[in-house]
Amino acid sequence: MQKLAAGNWKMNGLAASLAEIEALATAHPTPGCDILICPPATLLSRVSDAALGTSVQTGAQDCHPKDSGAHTGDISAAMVRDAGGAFVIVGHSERRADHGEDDALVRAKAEAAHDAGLIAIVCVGETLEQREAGRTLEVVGGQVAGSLPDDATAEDTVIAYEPVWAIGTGKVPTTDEIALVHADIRARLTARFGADGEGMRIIYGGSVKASNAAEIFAVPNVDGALVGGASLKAADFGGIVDALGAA
Ligand SMILES: O=C(CO)COP(=O)(O)O
Repeated sequence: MQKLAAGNWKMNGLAASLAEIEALATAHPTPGCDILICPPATLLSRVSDAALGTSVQTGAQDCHPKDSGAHTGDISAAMVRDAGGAFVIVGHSERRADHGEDDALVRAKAEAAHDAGLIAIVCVGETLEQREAGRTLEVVGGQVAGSLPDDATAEDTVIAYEPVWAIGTGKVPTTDEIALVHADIRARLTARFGADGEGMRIIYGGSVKASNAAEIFAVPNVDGALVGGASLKAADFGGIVDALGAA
């Protein structure tokens, strides 16, 4: 399976950040591994232009479920595609928490992404409170069930498991804990989607850095990473890409 090293710049990045794309593309042409940068929407077009003809692909951090219309401040999947994006992240925990997005909305966004020809990266993950209550698999399983369209395929859908408590905290689950959740997601995907479920990439996110990447990528059913803070600088993200290429 083609691995995926995805960078989510979140609300970071100005025109000066374009230099990071050039540095990433020249230093890390890694076959067997897709490299993705999801900049803020303001930069998507320029980042896509800078990445054209390189090993770096681009995507957005969110999209609206509708194609167009009176939705001030939102962008549609068609607009993402038009700006050069090939992927869109949907259901990130920061959007679920800050914008009250539920599984049904996330699923509608994933459907819109597919309709526009984009690959949807559907994010799931438990809070610390849910983990401590022993509810991790139930919560994540429920999000997987509710957030994925019925016709999702291995080609058009990626699952990102991002424990909320590991995001931006420097805290990472043990490799056994990651293995357990990824295996459970895999079992659910295979039960629902058959061969497509076996082929869907499941990537891990939450405080991934060059220094812990190799250990995480050695975990079964970890097919890449969704990286926040460590994706902002090509020097840091390049180390993660290299670790994935070597895994
Ligand atoms: O939320 C994340 C990526 O979407 C993870 O963020 P960090 O890598 O900064 O923990």
